[in-house]
Amino acid sequence: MSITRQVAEQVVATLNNIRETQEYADKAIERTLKMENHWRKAERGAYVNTVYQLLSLSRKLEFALGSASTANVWHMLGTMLVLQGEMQPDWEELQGLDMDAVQTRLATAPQAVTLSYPDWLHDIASAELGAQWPTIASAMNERPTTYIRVNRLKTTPTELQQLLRTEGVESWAVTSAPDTLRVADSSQLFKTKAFHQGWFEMQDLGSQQIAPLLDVKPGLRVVDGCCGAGGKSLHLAALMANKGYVLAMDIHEHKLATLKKRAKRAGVHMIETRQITSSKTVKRLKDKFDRVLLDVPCTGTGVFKRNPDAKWQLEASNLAALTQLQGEILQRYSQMCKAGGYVVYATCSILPSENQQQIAAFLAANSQFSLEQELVLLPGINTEGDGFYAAKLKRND
Ligand SMILES: C[S@@+](CC[C@H](N)C(=O)[O-])C[C@H]1O[C@@H](n2cnc3c(N)ncnc32)[C@H](O)[C@@H]1O
Repeated sequence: MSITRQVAEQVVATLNNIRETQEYADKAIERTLKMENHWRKAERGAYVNTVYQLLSLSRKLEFALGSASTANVWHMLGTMLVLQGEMQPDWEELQGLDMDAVQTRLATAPQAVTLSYPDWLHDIASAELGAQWPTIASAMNERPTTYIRVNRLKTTPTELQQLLRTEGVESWAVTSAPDTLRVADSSQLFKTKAFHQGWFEMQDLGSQQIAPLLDVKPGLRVVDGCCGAGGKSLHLAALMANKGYVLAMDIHEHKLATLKKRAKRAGVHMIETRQITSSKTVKRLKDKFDRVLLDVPCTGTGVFKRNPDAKWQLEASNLAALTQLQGEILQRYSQMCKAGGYVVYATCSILPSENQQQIAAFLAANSQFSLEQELVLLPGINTEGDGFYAAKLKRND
């Protein structure tokens, strides 16, 4: 049995709580882990994975159980375990669970149900991604791998691995990415000395492939136009050996405050933060930068492994509003690029309407830019990490 009866009780309690209060899953999980601080690593891992998997597969499991028992989270859990190839646990709460009926119902389920996605998203993703969609959708129902980025300003992968090992955290090199380590258990990472010394940042494998596309060098002037809490600004600073200038901008002040703390820990002192308060903030910076990174707000359809509850919160109207905003940001913020410089547009979406189609529309309206390189990372197709897209554009005039 992959989970003990005691862990199963907490899984069911957490799911019921999330359903009743609409609380974010990570908050509810954090609270239980604090309460059950006597749990061993294996129990903690099993609890977290099972909650996220249940959330991700909830549509399929509810359909499988039929309308009479959709509220029965014990039955959802039992069904999921059996569908994953385990023996049905002998818990009394599973009495009445009829796996033959489950299999019969699933045999007639539409594809959106067996893949466990909302209809609207399944329809759009099928239309945009064709035959690749079911593979991507299934891969995004799996649990994510944890990756960290080695902060080259402070250490090397080998030195970091050694320090992490002394603190009980095992890590492995990733052949295709020299600054990346894979970590089996992320629960202790933020408590380590290595973290507090700023030797690494938690960052997905795909996300770590965006900053290198900007082809930065020490001394350049770079702007990160939608910096958030600065995952990619910090990476750019490391690639620039802390020399030059990175202006990190976002509309949210609290994200900039987090970035400042992270920069201090990472030993980065060439990032200036600036809140975007009106269109003038960007207009004033016309033609001022060698490199412009636009990691635009998006549906996050590439990171469902990490946020499985997000797929139930997202709505078709969000996609429409986001594609509109992405087009505007690309058009206006790319003006900050000097002639001869590069703009990198990036999303953590798998949908071409937020990616290739945005770039095609931009290039059609801006003949001074040309497409130099594209990165398309699709879970289950060509990456073990999250889904990302990036386009590197050159300003030629
Ligand atoms: C994908 S996230 C950025 C993640 C970040 N680059 C990182 O690597 O951690 C997109 C960011 O765009 C910001 N944003 C939303 N609307 C914006 C706008 N009009 N101008 C600039 N940033 C915006 C959001 O606050 C969010 O932090």
